[in-house]
Amino acid sequence: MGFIQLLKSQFLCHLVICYVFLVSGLIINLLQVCTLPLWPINKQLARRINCRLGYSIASQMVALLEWWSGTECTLYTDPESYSLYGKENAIVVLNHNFEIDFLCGWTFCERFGVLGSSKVLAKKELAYVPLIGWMWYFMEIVFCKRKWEEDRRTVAKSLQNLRDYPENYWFLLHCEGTRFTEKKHQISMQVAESKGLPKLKYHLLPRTKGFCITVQNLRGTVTAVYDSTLNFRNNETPTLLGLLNGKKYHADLYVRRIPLESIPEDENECATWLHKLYQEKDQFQEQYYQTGRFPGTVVSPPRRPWTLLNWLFWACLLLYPLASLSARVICTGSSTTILSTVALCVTASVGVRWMIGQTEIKKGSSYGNKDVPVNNN
Ligand SMILES: CCCCC/C=C\C/C=C\CCCCCCCC(=O)SCCNC(=O)CCNC(=O)[C@H](O)C(C)(C)COP(=O)(O)OP(=O)(O)OC[C@H]1O[C@@H](n2cnc3c(N)ncnc32)[C@H](O)[C@@H]1OP(=O)(O)O
Ligand SMILES: CCCCCCCCCCCCCCCCCC(=O)OC[C@@H](O)COP(=O)(O)O
Repeated sequence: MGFIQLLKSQFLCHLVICYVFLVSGLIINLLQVCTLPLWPINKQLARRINCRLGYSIASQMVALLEWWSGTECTLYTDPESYSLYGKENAIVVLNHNFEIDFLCGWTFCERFGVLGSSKVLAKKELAYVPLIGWMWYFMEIVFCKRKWEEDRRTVAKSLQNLRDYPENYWFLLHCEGTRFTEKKHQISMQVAESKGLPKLKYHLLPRTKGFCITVQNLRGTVTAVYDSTLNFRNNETPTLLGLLNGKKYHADLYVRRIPLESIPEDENECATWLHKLYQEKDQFQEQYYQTGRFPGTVVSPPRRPWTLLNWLFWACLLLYPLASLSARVICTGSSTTILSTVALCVTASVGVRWMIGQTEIKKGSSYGNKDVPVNNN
């Protein structure tokens, strides 16, 4: 292990990165709250400000992937579509197999200039994750309870709000609804069988309602679906803790641009269309496992300096007060002060560990894990 790699694995470095993330995140959340009075006066300005503020939090995590771990992100696509990325509103359909797939998504958003405005149909539980969940509230992220009786109304309403969004955005949909595990795969393939659908090898059966309602509500403002398939080289199983330890991964993403007009308006036809899309995605994954590459041309967009500059800005602002506070605590020699400081650090570390836990598949939800009564008629 080289010196730099050894340095990256040190707890003190992690403490510094997490401190900057936590304190800057809280400051940004506070600034977001301060924009509340602006919403009724100038909604579009409030949205633009929140895009910038959101960028300042999300880009720190992207910096962790791009600059700290040096993870490489390769894009396979056709050059004609490439010129449109970042210049139009799009719905992104992405497989959900990896703990950091959200972060790879963010990285591509960053490279095409839509990180601050990126959207997702996310499970409601994520709205309560400190900093990120709070930030998402102001970025008008669409939350669902994965209970269609409730979601059909609330999701449609949130989607309608996005129709006059002032910046180009990518709306991410993990149609599988949960992350891939062997058990969830087995169960979802029972459902596929009961519906007479072909089995998928690398994906769970997609849930079609969220996709259809999104297409229905965003038609006219979104121009394309980006069918995206992500995988990692050499069977890597990337984790957020791995990134924090400076581990470098190699992500490959295949993106196909599909004009929205080609997606059927009828709900049943739209659902059938999505099932067909997932059968094709499964074939792309098969090709990746056989050949180590996706179809299409490699046209990797380079990483940009902004994520690093944003992190350095916050580090410069926040590390000096931390250093002088630590010096004062040590100089006072008061055991109460030292013990309270240690207790604060431990609480913050536990908090961050809990947040990281939200990304771990082994701590994932039981959604899609329960045996479904199969109707064989
Ligand atoms: C280009 C690079 C990428 C760019 C990235 C861009 C932006 C980045 C932005 C942000 C990054 C941060 C990312 C954070 C990620 C967080 C993601 C999540 O939280 S995923 C979880 C939440 N999202 C979803 O669930 C979306 C998909 N789900 C749906 O669409 C659902 O339909 C629903 C709307 C949520 C409603 O769910 P519900 O369960 O109530 O209804 P369903 O219709 O799904 O269920 C009934 C239906 O399903 C059949 N069924 C039953 N069991 C199964 C099973 N195990 N598998 C499949 N299907 C099953 C059942 O028979 C019913 O079928 P039918 O309708 O035919 O009767
Ligand atoms: C600079 C960086 C500092 C890093 C240290 C702090 C890290 C804190 C990170 C908090 C990240 C919280 C964002 C969570 C996004 C997780 C997205 C995700 O993958 O959710 C899972 C759901 O889709 C499905 O859930 P399951 O049904 O599979 O269960």
